[in-house]
Amino acid sequence: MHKPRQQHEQHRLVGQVAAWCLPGLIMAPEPQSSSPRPCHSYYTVGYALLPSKVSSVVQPSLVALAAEREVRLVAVDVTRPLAEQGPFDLLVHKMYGRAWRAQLEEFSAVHPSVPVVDAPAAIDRLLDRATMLNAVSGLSASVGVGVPRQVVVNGADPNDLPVLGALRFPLIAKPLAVDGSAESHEMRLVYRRDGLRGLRGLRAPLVLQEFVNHGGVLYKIYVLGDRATCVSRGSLPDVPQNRLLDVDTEPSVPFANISNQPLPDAANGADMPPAGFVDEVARGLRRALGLHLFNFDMIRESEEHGCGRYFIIDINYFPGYAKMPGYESALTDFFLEMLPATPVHAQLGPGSGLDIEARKLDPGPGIGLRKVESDRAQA
Ligand SMILES: Nc1ncnc2c1ncn2[C@@H]1O[C@H](COP(=O)(O)OP(=O)(O)OP(=O)(O)O)[C@@H](O)[C@H]1O
Ligand SMILES: O=P(O)(O)O[C@H]1[C@H](OP(=O)(O)O)[C@@H](OP(=O)(O)O)[C@@H](O)[C@@H](O)[C@@H]1OP(=O)(O)O
Repeated sequence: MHKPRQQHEQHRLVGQVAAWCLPGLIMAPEPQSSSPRPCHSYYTVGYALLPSKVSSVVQPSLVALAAEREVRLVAVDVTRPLAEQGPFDLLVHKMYGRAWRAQLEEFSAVHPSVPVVDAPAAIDRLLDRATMLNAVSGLSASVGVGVPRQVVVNGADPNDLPVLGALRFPLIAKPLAVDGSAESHEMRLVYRRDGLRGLRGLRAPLVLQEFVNHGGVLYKIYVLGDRATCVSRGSLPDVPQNRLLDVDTEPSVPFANISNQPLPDAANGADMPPAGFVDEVARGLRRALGLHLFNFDMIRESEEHGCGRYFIIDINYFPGYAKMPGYESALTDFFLEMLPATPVHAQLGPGSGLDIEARKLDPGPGIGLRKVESDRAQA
């Protein structure tokens, strides 16, 4: 129902951004630079994002800062063939579905020198809660971080009980698939076995994951290439042992989208994880996943219930970077690091910036999707 309006808004944004470089058109939003640079020195970063992500991340402050540093951000029109748009010096994306993947493959075949961040196959691993945490297992021995025990179940009824194996209550039931839908964030905290009956309302298949008491504090680490920024957030409170035995209380309770809660007052003095540790985990995950743009949620087991181990419970592709302090300069730095030495249109000579046909002749070195995939394989 809302789609036509959203598409209209997206097209309007394309128009606004592109307008900066066209003489005689109103320039909006106004870049903050005191010395406007000539149009030909701009790099173009194409972004393919859902409208909600565009409005949260592609804010005027980001657009203006990037423009000051000669990077213009242009929305990809996903309803039109990608190969007919541009020219782009770099593409970033968070879109779901096969049609989009096919578009990217076709684009990279024609423009192998344009980096695409990130490779779809690498992103796919984060769209399944069973595979998303596999990368952590490779880290745990050296870095000292683990994942809670979990199993995948196809339905949630008492017949599934054998698959629970050695899992200990409380458990969190999470939909296996992460596809950007509201349902993929609907969860249930299950205190005891009879609570499993209440899971039929969730979208199967599910992951049943051990709940780890962690003092109600969650660390969200935003990764942008080689940079990692850790922030703390409120989380689910600890579950006391007597709650698990109290048959007069609900056997399970639903919750959703709680990872953006402010920190509870009691947790305000909570220690942040050491910066060196955060960097090491982020670097290890970035290599293991072959991704540049993601965040991960980490908790620290409460000492009264365990021995203070760190656990990673969730990894998200292209998160809401605007919630990270200083995201505008971090994102712009990242774009500049990923961009090739010369803008594509400058490689083709003056006046060729909008000439799509000419650009198809661009013989640049192969660092598109294949480069990102091969970085991943080497990592
Ligand atoms: N194993 C766990 N132990 C303790 N708390 C957990 C565990 N798993 C999840 N939580 C709590 O539930 C919240 C939501 O879980 P999770 O991050 O897996 O869901 P999500 O919908 O993918 O979140 P996001 O909105 O960050 O994408 C977490 O932020 C945390 O507060
Ligand atoms: O909504 P925001 O922009 O804040 O970003 C959230 C993002 O939503 P969107 O990509 O659909 O917009 C979520 O993605 P899906 O799992 O639903 O695909 C997931 O990555 C959250 O962890 C992000 O919140 P953050 O972790 O940064 O707090």
